Amino acid sequence: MTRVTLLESIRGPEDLKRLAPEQLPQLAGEIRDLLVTAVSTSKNGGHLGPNLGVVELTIALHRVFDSPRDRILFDTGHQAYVHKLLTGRQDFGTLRQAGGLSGYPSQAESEHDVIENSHASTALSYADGLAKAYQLRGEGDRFVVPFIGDGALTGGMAWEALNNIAAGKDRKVVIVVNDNGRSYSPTIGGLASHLADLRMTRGYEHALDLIKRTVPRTPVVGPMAYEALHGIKKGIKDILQPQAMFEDLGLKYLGPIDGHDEEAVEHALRKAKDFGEPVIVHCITRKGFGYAPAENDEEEAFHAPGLFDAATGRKLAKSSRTWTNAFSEELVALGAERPDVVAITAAMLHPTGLAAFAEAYPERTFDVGIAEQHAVTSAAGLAFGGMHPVVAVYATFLNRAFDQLLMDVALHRLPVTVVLDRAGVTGDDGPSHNGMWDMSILQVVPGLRVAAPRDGVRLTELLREAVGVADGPTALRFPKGPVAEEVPAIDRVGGMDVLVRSGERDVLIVAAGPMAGVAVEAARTIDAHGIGVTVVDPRWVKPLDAALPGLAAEHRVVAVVEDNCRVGGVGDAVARALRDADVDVPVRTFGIPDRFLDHAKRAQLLTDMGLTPQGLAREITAATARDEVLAPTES
Ligand SMILES: Cc1ncc(C[n+]2csc(CCOP(=O)(O)OP(=O)(O)O)c2C)c(N)n1
Ligand SMILES: CC(=O)[C@@H](O)[C@H](O)COP(=O)(O)O
Ligand SMILES: [Mg+2]
Repeated sequence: MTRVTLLESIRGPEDLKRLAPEQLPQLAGEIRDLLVTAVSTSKNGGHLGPNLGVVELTIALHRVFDSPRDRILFDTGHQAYVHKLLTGRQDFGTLRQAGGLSGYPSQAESEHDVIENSHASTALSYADGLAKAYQLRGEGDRFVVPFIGDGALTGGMAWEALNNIAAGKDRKVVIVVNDNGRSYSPTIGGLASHLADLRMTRGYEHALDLIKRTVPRTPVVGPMAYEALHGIKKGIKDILQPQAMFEDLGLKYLGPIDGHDEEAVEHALRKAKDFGEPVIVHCITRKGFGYAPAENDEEEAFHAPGLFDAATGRKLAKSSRTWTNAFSEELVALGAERPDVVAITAAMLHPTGLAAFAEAYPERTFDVGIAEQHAVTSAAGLAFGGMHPVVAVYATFLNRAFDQLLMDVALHRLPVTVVLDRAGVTGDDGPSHNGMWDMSILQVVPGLRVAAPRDGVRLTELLREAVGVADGPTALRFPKGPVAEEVPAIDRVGGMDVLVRSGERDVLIVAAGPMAGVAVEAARTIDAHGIGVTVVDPRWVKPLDAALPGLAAEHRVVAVVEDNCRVGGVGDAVARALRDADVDVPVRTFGIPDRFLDHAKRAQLLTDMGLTPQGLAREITAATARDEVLAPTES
């Protein structure tokens, strides 16, 4: 009869509440073992460091509050694995697999989950709104508990929300700050150093405890000695008392609390509940706590380690050169030639490939925290000052800085280059991480030029061209994963590379970025069916090349293939260009449907959407054979 572990005995928070305090360390150990095993063996990645760091915190949260009546809101949500384990979801063997557990909160999985968006710095705004709703609905006794990391606190939205939460004195908001001093790398900026000061006052808490233990409650010593000792206590309080930034905001502040001392956290959370008004509980944790390889990983504390050997912590190196590697190398080379080139990251120096540039040019590299809006407008400031900033972000996070790109950069025709990594389908991280909207939203930015390299060679070329543009902004986008093998051109028409030209001019395939390789392969099958096909890579998808309408006019139908939302993307831009040129050739777009994509592998999602050589060939061949214009694929 196999022994049921403590964790297995927990089907929900009620079971957790029944555990005796002395059982909690064992539970924490079982949770950590499961996390290390699950993530180390997950072929779909996963977040280990963040979750190892919040084991005691999450246990205390679910013992003090009554989820789902009280709402626990995870900011970013990558640190919600322990929450899932304690709310009836322990099958972590399916983590981030299609149809399996999401790597983020998911309302479809549990009534205990709320925020599904993996974009940071949102939880406090949700909390402000939710608390107002509870108050209006006469449910003001429900607690709203946003759980936010120190990194997410560097995002501007968090401060907009704090400003509002502080105004709602009679709303039950308990803000849990999980301060591990890191985003991926150590958190930067004034706030980070303030939090570090508060962390330092942990000594203050211990000093106070020491005094409490030594200074008797009743003055059994003479009044003079008693006053003297309390004078010392007051002195320490004044010297070490945390500079009350949060209290100046009008928020009560509790902390800093040792976030790995479950009893202390429970005590603080219960105290916070008693306040009955907005309060911050500042917990100090260590990212990766309890697993030495993660604790000692200076770079990222095993934030998203990928596959690794659990016994040794040795990460299994990524086999192939990625798009990010190609970008990183070329930017360093550019940095040597162009002293005006500077790089900006929003707390993702390594993931966006800027670490090498930072190593070579530390004074020309800026980590602004998880603050994409600030990143783009500070880039505008740098450009006003004569520099050429390269802002490297994941494509999905650029959504947050759209107005800054439109009004702070493009309106002033500033030479800023935005490099969008993880553009297109990313897959494992779920719906809010796919970079599937950039080639749609960027269409409406006047004067912005957008490049989509099809392989590493074109990435190098196009990055140089983009950084060479001095009279306006540029954007360059590429996907997650191994960089595409070179797809050679056989000709050039205008600024477009012709990749295939076979038979009659039946179908013109305009393939954006890595879809060019897909189209070249599909063309072989299409050609084999006796259908004439031309494949072009526009290289710059905005503005489209002036020669495109003329080339299209030579064909019966145009098929546009893009790893972007079909709505408002390159396909729509091509159709508009043909209409404007009075070229009456139908355009069919093959791209991502207008819906959110559940988590699954990138390759699987592309297959499901027909964005593979087989899928594309099948659609085009079938439609053309029926002598119909091509029907769009809706899946
Ligand atoms: C708007 C946005 N930018 C970047 C990211 C990428 N990202 C995911 S987690 C993370 C670090 C979060 O740090 P913190 O809030 O301190 O949480 P921790 O991982 O330390 O628990 C970042 C930058 C994101 N999710 N959202
Ligand atoms: C939670 C978050 O936003 C990041 O940690 C993201 O999961 C990283 O994605 P990659 O693994 O593609 O770098
Ligand atoms: Mg952190």
